[in-house]
Amino acid sequence: MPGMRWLTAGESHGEALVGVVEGVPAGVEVTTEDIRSVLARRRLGHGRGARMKFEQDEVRLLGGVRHGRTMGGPVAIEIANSEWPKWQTVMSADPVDTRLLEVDAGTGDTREIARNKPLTRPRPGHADLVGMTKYALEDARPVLERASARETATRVALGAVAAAILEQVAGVRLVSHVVSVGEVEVPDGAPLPGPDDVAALDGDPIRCFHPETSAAMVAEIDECRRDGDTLGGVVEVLVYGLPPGLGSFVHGDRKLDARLAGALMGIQAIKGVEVGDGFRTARRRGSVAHDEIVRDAHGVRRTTNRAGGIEGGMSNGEVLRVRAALKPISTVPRALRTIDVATGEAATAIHQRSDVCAAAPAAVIAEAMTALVLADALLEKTGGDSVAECRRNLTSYLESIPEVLR
Ligand SMILES: Cc1cc2nc3c(=O)[nH]c(=O)nc-3n(C[C@H](O)[C@H](O)[C@H](O)COP(=O)(O)O)c2cc1C
Ligand SMILES: C=C(O[C@@H]1CC(C(=O)O)=C[C@@H](OP(=O)(O)O)[C@H]1O)C(=O)O
Repeated sequence: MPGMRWLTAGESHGEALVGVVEGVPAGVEVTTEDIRSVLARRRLGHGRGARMKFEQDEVRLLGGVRHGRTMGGPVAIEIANSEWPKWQTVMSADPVDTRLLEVDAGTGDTREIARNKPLTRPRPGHADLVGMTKYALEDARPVLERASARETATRVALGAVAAAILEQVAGVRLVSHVVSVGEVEVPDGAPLPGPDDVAALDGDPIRCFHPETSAAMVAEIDECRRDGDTLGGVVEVLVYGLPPGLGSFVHGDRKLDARLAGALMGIQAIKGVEVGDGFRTARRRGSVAHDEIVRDAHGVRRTTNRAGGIEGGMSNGEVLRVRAALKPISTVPRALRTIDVATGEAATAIHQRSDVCAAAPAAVIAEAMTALVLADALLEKTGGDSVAECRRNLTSYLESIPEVLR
């Protein structure tokens, strides 16, 4: 079986989320602590809602790893939802006595009534209305529980396994950052961050390498929050050390850019993906749109990297550069117009605890999705049931490239 595949399950307020990644070679070093640290990065970001203040993302490696190394079988990861005790009756998998939902017998607390009330005023921009239509539901709860970006915690955990494969087989490293929030953008021509610069992001509230822009982004989010509004942004993922020839030109669904676009578009609220200079390239003439090929003391290289490291659906050995555009959060405090589907009357959309801007976590999620796609493509190229075998195959491929092409 070539490559890898992955799946997630679980709801935003269920007991836990579960992710499985299959096709992982034996011998990949990965620990619970590695996964914990990427999840901690995903929780950060100025503009996150109240949940991220207490969410612990408690991780358990349930299968596929022994003594810190993968064994060749599927890797299964569980992430517990910290609030589960509060949601236990509302989200119980088994039928419950609904009278229990009316009043908390111990405390007399009635909060569970609110939580269990059918949500009938769908939010424009969220999955609520069309999800209720499609799945024949009178309540938006089952829709939002799975549509929620809470699920991306699992993808980030699986992405940590993929990043370990990339680094341990091929020395590939990834960097993700926020390049705009609303209209506040990192200036054109700002140097691209490298993998060793990531430490500089520690403590940055936005995951932006440009301190002045980061401060302006924070101010923009604060102003937006005061206005009862929400914001989107653009995130970028850079990949260093990718060998040439991952992906293929032979068929649309084998193209690396197509696979990345699909994976990034699959993240909640992502509405655009750009590879390299993307949309800007469409405005240029060919003579200044492509990357000329030269051979010098460093070997064969491109003089520029407008293509963002992919030509003909294959990695070309340059730095891979992809961007994803995140729409503003659709739970807008200054509630938008909708209808109450219980009555058909005009109403304002449900408002509940929510993020104001999710650009910083979106960068971490985009990095994880990029890692999953690239690890899949790397394993396709290098085959191998163990890290050592993949490395041997990669070395043999790279050594077989004629001198004149290197
Ligand atoms: C990290 C992250 C956090 C998000 N947080 C929220 C949120 O708090 N409230 C909300 O309404 N949407 C949030 N979203 C976006 C919704 O999940 C998304 O808009 C919804 O599932 C509909 O899917 P679509 O936007 O892809 O069409 C978030 C998205 C991401 C990536
Ligand atoms: C829980 C996460 O993000 C959530 C994504 C989300 C949505 O609608 O997508 C809605 C909010 O959920 P809640 O109503 O429970 O606060 C966010 O907090 C997370 O990223 O871990």
